[in-house]
Amino acid sequence: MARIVLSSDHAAIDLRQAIAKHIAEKGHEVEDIGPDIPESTHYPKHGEAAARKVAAGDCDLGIVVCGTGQGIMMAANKVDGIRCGVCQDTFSARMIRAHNDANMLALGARVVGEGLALEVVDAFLDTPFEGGRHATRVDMIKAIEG
Ligand SMILES: O=C(CO)[C@H](O)[C@H](O)COP(=O)(O)O
Repeated sequence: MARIVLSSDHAAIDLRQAIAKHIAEKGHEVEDIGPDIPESTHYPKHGEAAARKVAAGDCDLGIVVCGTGQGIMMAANKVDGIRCGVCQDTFSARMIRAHNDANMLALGARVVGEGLALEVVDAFLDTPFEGGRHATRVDMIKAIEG
Protein backbone atom coordinates (compact mmCIF):
# COMPACT_ATOMS: atom_id res chain seq x y z
CA MET A 1 0.00 0.00 0.00
CA ALA A 2 1.20 3.49 -0.81
CA ARG A 3 1.25 6.85 0.96
CA ILE A 4 -0.66 9.15 -1.38
CA VAL A 5 -0.98 12.94 -1.20
CA LEU A 6 -4.06 14.61 -2.68
CA SER A 7 -4.69 18.25 -3.50
CA SER A 8 -6.96 20.28 -5.77
CA ASP A 9 -8.25 23.74 -6.45
CA HIS A 10 -11.82 24.96 -5.85
CA ALA A 11 -13.06 23.36 -9.09
CA ALA A 12 -12.35 19.84 -7.91
CA ILE A 13 -13.04 19.59 -4.18
CA ASP A 14 -15.90 17.09 -4.52
CA LEU A 15 -13.95 14.82 -6.88
CA ARG A 16 -10.81 15.03 -4.73
CA GLN A 17 -12.79 14.02 -1.64
CA ALA A 18 -14.39 11.12 -3.53
CA ILE A 19 -10.92 9.96 -4.60
CA ALA A 20 -9.65 10.25 -1.02
CA LYS A 21 -12.49 8.06 0.25
CA HIS A 22 -12.02 5.55 -2.56
CA ILE A 23 -8.30 5.06 -2.13
CA ALA A 24 -8.54 4.95 1.67
CA GLU A 25 -11.06 2.11 1.26
CA LYS A 26 -8.48 0.34 -0.92
CA GLY A 27 -6.10 0.47 2.04
CA HIS A 28 -3.81 3.29 1.00
CA GLU A 29 -2.55 5.90 3.46
CA VAL A 30 -4.08 9.21 2.34
CA GLU A 31 -2.74 12.68 3.05
CA ASP A 32 -5.42 15.07 1.77
CA ILE A 33 -3.99 18.59 1.90
CA GLY A 34 -7.16 20.30 0.71
CA PRO A 35 -8.53 22.85 0.25
CA ASP A 36 -11.94 22.11 1.77
CA ILE A 37 -13.52 25.56 1.41
CA PRO A 38 -15.03 26.09 -2.07
CA GLU A 39 -13.83 29.66 -2.52
CA SER A 40 -11.78 30.52 -5.58
CA THR A 41 -8.13 29.63 -5.18
CA HIS A 42 -5.03 29.20 -7.37
CA TYR A 43 -4.13 25.74 -8.68
CA PRO A 44 -0.33 26.33 -8.93
CA LYS A 45 0.14 26.49 -5.17
CA HIS A 46 -1.88 23.31 -4.59
CA GLY A 47 -0.05 21.43 -7.33
CA GLU A 48 3.30 22.54 -5.97
CA ALA A 49 2.39 21.63 -2.37
CA ALA A 50 1.48 18.06 -3.31
CA ALA A 51 4.49 17.71 -5.60
CA ARG A 52 6.91 18.82 -2.87
CA LYS A 53 5.64 16.05 -0.58
CA VAL A 54 6.28 13.45 -3.28
CA ALA A 55 9.67 14.91 -4.24
CA ALA A 56 10.73 14.95 -0.57
CA GLY A 57 9.76 11.30 -0.11
CA ASP A 58 7.05 12.11 2.43
CA CYS A 59 4.55 10.46 0.08
CA ASP A 60 5.05 7.76 -2.56
CA LEU A 61 2.55 9.12 -5.08
CA GLY A 62 0.35 12.17 -5.61
CA ILE A 63 -3.03 12.81 -7.18
CA VAL A 64 -3.94 16.39 -8.09
CA VAL A 65 -7.20 17.70 -9.50
CA CYS A 66 -8.35 20.98 -11.02
CA GLY A 67 -10.95 21.87 -13.63
CA THR A 68 -9.07 20.32 -16.53
CA GLY A 69 -6.14 18.72 -14.70
CA GLN A 70 -3.81 20.63 -17.01
CA GLY A 71 -2.80 23.62 -14.90
CA ILE A 72 -2.21 21.67 -11.70
CA MET A 73 -0.19 19.12 -13.72
CA MET A 74 1.98 21.90 -15.16
CA ALA A 75 2.66 23.25 -11.67
CA ALA A 76 3.49 19.80 -10.24
CA ASN A 77 5.91 19.08 -13.08
CA LYS A 78 7.95 22.20 -12.24
CA VAL A 79 9.18 20.45 -9.08
CA ASP A 80 12.34 18.39 -9.66
CA GLY A 81 11.71 14.66 -9.42
CA ILE A 82 8.04 14.88 -10.42
CA ARG A 83 6.57 13.09 -13.42
CA CYS A 84 2.88 13.97 -13.57
CA GLY A 85 0.43 13.28 -16.40
CA VAL A 86 -3.20 14.22 -16.99
CA CYS A 87 -5.30 11.14 -17.73
CA GLN A 88 -8.88 10.97 -18.94
CA ASP A 89 -8.80 7.25 -19.79
CA THR A 90 -7.56 4.09 -18.11
CA PHE A 91 -5.10 3.16 -20.88
CA SER A 92 -3.15 6.39 -20.39
CA ALA A 93 -3.26 5.93 -16.62
CA ARG A 94 -1.70 2.46 -16.94
CA MET A 95 0.91 3.68 -19.41
CA ILE A 96 2.14 6.64 -17.37
CA ARG A 97 3.01 4.15 -14.64
CA ALA A 98 4.23 1.26 -16.80
CA HIS A 99 6.31 3.27 -19.27
CA ASN A 100 6.91 6.70 -17.69
CA ASP A 101 7.16 5.77 -13.98
CA ALA A 102 4.87 8.71 -13.24
CA ASN A 103 4.72 9.54 -9.55
CA MET A 104 1.74 11.87 -9.85
CA LEU A 105 -1.61 11.71 -11.63
CA ALA A 106 -3.68 14.76 -12.61
CA LEU A 107 -7.41 14.68 -13.32
CA GLY A 108 -9.88 17.25 -14.63
CA ALA A 109 -13.06 17.44 -12.58
CA ARG A 110 -14.77 19.40 -15.37
CA VAL A 111 -13.74 16.78 -17.92
CA VAL A 112 -14.38 13.36 -16.39
CA GLY A 113 -17.21 12.12 -14.18
CA GLU A 114 -16.58 10.52 -10.82
CA GLY A 115 -17.07 6.96 -12.07
CA LEU A 116 -14.44 7.24 -14.80
CA ALA A 117 -12.12 9.24 -12.54
CA LEU A 118 -12.09 6.46 -9.93
CA GLU A 119 -11.34 3.86 -12.63
CA VAL A 120 -8.47 6.05 -13.87
CA VAL A 121 -7.16 6.30 -10.30
CA ASP A 122 -7.34 2.51 -9.89
CA ALA A 123 -5.50 1.96 -13.18
CA PHE A 124 -2.76 4.36 -12.06
CA LEU A 125 -2.36 2.85 -8.58
CA ASP A 126 -2.54 -0.79 -9.66
CA THR A 127 0.09 -0.64 -12.43
CA PRO A 128 3.82 -1.10 -11.69
CA PHE A 129 6.69 0.45 -13.64
CA GLU A 130 8.02 -2.03 -16.24
CA GLY A 131 11.64 -0.82 -16.15
CA GLY A 132 13.93 -2.15 -18.88
CA ARG A 133 14.06 0.11 -21.94
CA HIS A 134 11.61 2.45 -20.21
CA ALA A 135 14.07 3.02 -17.36
CA THR A 136 16.61 4.32 -19.89
CA ARG A 137 14.07 6.85 -21.12
CA VAL A 138 12.93 7.90 -17.66
CA ASP A 139 16.59 8.43 -16.76
CA MET A 140 16.81 10.72 -19.80
CA ILE A 141 13.86 12.74 -18.46
CA LYS A 142 15.57 13.00 -15.06
CA ALA A 143 18.77 14.21 -16.74
CA ILE A 144 16.91 17.20 -18.18
CA GLU A 145 16.30 18.53 -14.65
CA GLY A 146 18.63 21.25 -13.45
O1 LIG B 1 -8.63 23.90 -14.77
C1 LIG B 1 -8.02 24.72 -14.15
C2 LIG B 1 -6.56 24.97 -14.41
O2 LIG B 1 -6.07 24.19 -15.46
C3 LIG B 1 -8.69 25.53 -13.11
O3 LIG B 1 -9.47 24.70 -12.30
C4 LIG B 1 -9.56 26.59 -13.76
O4 LIG B 1 -8.77 27.42 -14.58
C5 LIG B 1 -10.30 27.42 -12.70
O5 LIG B 1 -11.17 28.31 -13.38
P1 LIG B 1 -12.20 29.24 -12.59
O6 LIG B 1 -11.36 30.18 -11.75
O7 LIG B 1 -12.96 29.94 -13.70
O8 LIG B 1 -13.07 28.35 -11.72
